[in-house]
Amino acid sequence: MIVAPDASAIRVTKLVKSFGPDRRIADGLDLAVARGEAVSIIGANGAGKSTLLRLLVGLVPPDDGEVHLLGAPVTRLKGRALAASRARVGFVFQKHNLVSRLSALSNVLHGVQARRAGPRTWHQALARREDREEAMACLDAVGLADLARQRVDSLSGGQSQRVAVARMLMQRPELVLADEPDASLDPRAGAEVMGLLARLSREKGLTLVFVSHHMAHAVAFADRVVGLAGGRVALDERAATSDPDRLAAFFDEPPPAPGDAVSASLPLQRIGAAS
Ligand SMILES: Nc1ncnc2c1ncn2[C@@H]1O[C@H](COP(=O)(O)OP(=O)(O)OP(=O)(O)O)[C@@H](O)[C@H]1O
Repeated sequence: MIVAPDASAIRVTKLVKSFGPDRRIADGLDLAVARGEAVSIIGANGAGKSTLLRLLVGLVPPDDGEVHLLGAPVTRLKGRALAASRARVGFVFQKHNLVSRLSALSNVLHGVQARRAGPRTWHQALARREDREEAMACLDAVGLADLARQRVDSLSGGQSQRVAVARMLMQRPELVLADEPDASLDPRAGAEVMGLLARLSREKGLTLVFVSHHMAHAVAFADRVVGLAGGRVALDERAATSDPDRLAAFFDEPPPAPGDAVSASLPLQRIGAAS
């Protein structure tokens, strides 16, 4: 998929990353994500999905290649410039990383730190009124306004993950990276959280890139499904024409050799590795 530079939220070019000689995670990986697009990333365990998310925001340096994030050349940024670029990105992880003894509201107020540093600005009693109101609106957006003052250690897993989504919204990100936000939840709560993330991202015009092992989620909550194998994008298809059962077969497919052409005989629409 070719995306004009000004239209891309993410542009990864010939990315290379190894953890030691036997562990090549990215091997000339190219990927472009348009602004406002929702993309699911699938792949076998250890394929490098989480590492790709970390490479995107400069938490892991590549060995070679380039990453542009919202127009900024992440791989060439350092210090404050890198932090400023990262501040435009909201994260949701499998583990919600909330402060358990604090209320849902205080946890959401933490999100303001991504764009405005200051001592204890996040504490609900000390926070600015407009921040408290915004945090309440974020909690309302995830359906938890009624539980704002409840300690998060008294909430269910699904409710806690929704607080984490509200905290991410409080950052006012332009791009959302979610690493298996549905993994530690029961099927219903997992689907609810994914649905919420997808709906809110769409409503707010955010770009969403999420990793999931649930093929039904990868299809239902994305515009596009991208599969990683062999350190490259080995599958790239519209979610509307994807099928979860067919996608599951992707994990059993051997990684494509560089230069592989699209083959009609394959059960999945693989894309050529050397493009
Ligand atoms: N900092 C690191 N140092 C060394 N090896 C690492 C590091 N981070 C990740 N790896 C290795 O890189 C490989 C890819 O890991 P990664 O977590 O990105 O895969 P994944 O596709 O997200 O896997 P899963 O689906 O199991 O979460 C794994 O073999 C992992 O052990």
